Amino acid sequence: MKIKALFVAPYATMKNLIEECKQEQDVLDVHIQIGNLQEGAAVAKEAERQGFDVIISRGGTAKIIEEEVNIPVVDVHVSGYDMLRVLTLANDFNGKKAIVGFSNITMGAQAITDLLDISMEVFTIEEEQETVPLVQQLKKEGYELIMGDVVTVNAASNNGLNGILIQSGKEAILDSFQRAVSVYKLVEKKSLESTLQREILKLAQPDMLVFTENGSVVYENWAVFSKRPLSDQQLEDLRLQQYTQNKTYHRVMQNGEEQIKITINMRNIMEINYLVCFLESVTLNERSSLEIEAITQRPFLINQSQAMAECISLLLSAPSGSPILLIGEEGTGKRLLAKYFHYENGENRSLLASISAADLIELRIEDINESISTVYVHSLHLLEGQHGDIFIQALFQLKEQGLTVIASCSPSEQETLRRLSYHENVTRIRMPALRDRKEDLQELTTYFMALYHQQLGTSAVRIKEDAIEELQHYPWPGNVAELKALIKDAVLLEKGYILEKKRIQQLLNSTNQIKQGMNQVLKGTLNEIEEKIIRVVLEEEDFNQTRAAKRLGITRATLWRKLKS
Ligand SMILES: Nc1ncnc2c1ncn2[C@@H]1O[C@H](COP(=O)(O)OP(=O)(O)OP(=O)(O)O)[C@@H](O)[C@H]1O
Repeated sequence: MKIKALFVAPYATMKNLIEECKQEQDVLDVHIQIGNLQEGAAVAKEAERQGFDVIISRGGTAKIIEEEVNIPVVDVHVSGYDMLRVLTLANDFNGKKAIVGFSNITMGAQAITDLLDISMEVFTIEEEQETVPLVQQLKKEGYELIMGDVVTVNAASNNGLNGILIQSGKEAILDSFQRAVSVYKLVEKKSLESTLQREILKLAQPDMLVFTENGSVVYENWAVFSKRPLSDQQLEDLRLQQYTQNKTYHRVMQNGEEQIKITINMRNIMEINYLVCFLESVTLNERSSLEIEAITQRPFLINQSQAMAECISLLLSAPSGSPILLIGEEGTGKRLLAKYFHYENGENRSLLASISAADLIELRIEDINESISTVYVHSLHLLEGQHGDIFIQALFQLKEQGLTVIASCSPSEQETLRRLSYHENVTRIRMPALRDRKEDLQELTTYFMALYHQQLGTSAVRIKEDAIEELQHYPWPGNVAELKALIKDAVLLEKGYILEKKRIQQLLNSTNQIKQGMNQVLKGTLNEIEEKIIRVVLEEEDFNQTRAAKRLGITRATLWRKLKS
């Protein structure tokens, strides 16, 4: 099939020559229309609508067309032959003569007049509007003959001067045909490539989104997701993070109940930075407690006390080849320390996965994909005794995969912990209880007050000295987690700016009452206590077994078994 080309001739006499050249080739199906500047552009736009492949035109007209259409435009060059022809014509004319035009005409003209020692001035214009004033000026200076493009020649004749149009010869037109063919082939190749890429994308069905650094979405494709699963705010949060080219970043965002993993690459294309994001739902096996998160900022960890500072320095110098075991009472900050380590370990581009020990032994290794670099294992106390060996094996298997493995447990834990405690390839770090590092208490308290002031808009911003003393005297069996919860309750109740001793006493008293209530719950055999706890959690979770199992750190099957027995 021939390439459909429209030749927009800026002057009528060009038509015959184009017709002649047309016969000398058989690749292009050339149509011809006459039209100068805007008129030519209108003709070209219509041709684009009709499905023409390429436009050929000359000088200013070609330039305007190029701005108006989205198909290739070829400019007919003014050749040396064209110049020689017009200069030969003008040579016998005795009056003052000048060549006026854009640089595409005047550059060659100057070279020829210099070489052949022809006395003729050459004037270059940059804008079409400069033509008329220049021609009028030249008239005043006594010029009689002006050579140039259609616009120049029209301006000359309107001002009573002679004008000679620099016409394109056969060789220039044939050359433009050749260029039209090559430019069309190139464009065809490129468009084939992009069609292919689009088709491959359709086949691969990625859920993806591309947006520029300033936030405008330039491409999105949804296959598994029915529509964009991120809110404008989430997109903005993604945009505001720091990215470096050629590095892959993993982030996690929440879409209702669903967790979405986002893999981000920054690409610089034609000086613009694009963020290419692939999205994946990570609602894994419903029963698994695996949760993933990105730690993009260093977690705030208070470590005034020597005991806590030692813990951190031990952790940061832990040999990289072995799993880490954080031993500490509940709420001492084991999970927070794991996040801190993940971040400090330079892994802020990848994800941290948390999983209960019971689920770890059932985990398929594919669920730990390349975006995860740290695995935090908790709830060792819920691991059934006979699974101890498999658990330790699973822990080392993760380590062999090159992951950072951090397990956490309380000092009172049984068999598995005992075995891990003596394992020679495990780095053990003992987290101090809050009652053993009271130096941190004041700072923790003010930090939590500031946190809730910011998060919940609570008004208390200072705590009285004697109120702090009250806190110092309490033994904190629930450690930092308990302190955090107490401060939250206190600032929610307090309408003034200061937390007084009275408020703290009131809350500590009610904590003691709850404990007495708990003692009631704890009466009976182990099975009876377990049953009471399961009932309470089930009620709190509206009898949703999946959520209850997750909270209890057991599988749904185990929960079901326990309810039946
Ligand atoms: N040193 C600390 N500085 C600031 N916040 C802390 C610190 N330690 C703990 N916290 C906060 O206290 C809460 C409890 O900490 P975390 O969940 O890390 O404890 P944990 O030992 O993992 O608890 P559990 O054993 O019950 O799972 C969290 O909200 C955590 O951010």
